[in-house]
Amino acid sequence: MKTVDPLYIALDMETDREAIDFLDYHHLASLPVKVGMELFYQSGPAIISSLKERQHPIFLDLKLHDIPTTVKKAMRNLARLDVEVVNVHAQGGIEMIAAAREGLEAGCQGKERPVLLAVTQLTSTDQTMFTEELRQQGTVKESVIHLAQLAKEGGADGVVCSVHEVKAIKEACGDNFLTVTPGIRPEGSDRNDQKRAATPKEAKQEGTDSIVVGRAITAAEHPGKNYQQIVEEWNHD
Ligand SMILES: O=c1ccn([C@@H]2O[C@H](COP(=O)(O)O)[C@@H](O)[C@H]2O)c(=O)[nH]1
Repeated sequence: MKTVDPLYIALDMETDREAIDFLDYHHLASLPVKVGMELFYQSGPAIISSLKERQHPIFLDLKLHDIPTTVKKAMRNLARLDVEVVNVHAQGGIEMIAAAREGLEAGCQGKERPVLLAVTQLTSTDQTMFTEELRQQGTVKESVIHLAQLAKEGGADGVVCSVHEVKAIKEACGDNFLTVTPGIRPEGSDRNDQKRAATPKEAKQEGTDSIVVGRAITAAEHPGKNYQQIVEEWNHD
């Protein structure tokens, strides 16, 4: 059974220097981190090597979404980076998700295969945007559950979703199907562009496997202190 770390710090800096300086300056050594497009597109595999040298477990969040053949080949290359977690967009469909999994298996060359997640509906999407702008039928939640089922059928180990869909996904796909939830905001903090946000406490109550926290830590005056507070809230029963 695949597992994920309980908290990933989203290193949404635009340069590798900024990311490494941030971790060093705030004494966040060897904690699980998420590397997204903004950092990977600037630095590429070099940032992965630097973080691995520093013993950080890595979630490489590139959200692949293309035809199955392209995704398979891209995943084969990403598997060689030997990170813990990678992802695709579930909207690519079952065949694309299965191709991602095949690519990962082919690329990991005897090492443990990275966890494969599928992004359902971005946490920046709310019901109004879903219905009026994207002209989708039904509710965001129904769509998230449907995409989670497609992800499972395609061979993903879990999904990226909001805290508000976790229980329904676990019911539909089973307890072992992983849920990783961004859009985490401590009580009273700015939501920024996150629409389906939740507190660390709500994340715990809803039973998510992992939370992803960016700005509530990285843009804070005292990132180390905020990290500790979020961990305490998240661990509190
Ligand atoms: O639906 C999604 C998928 C990915 N993300 C990513 O998580 C972090 C959240 O950052 P915050 O600063 O805590 O808002 C960011 O890297 C996103 O790309 C997401 O927010 N929602």
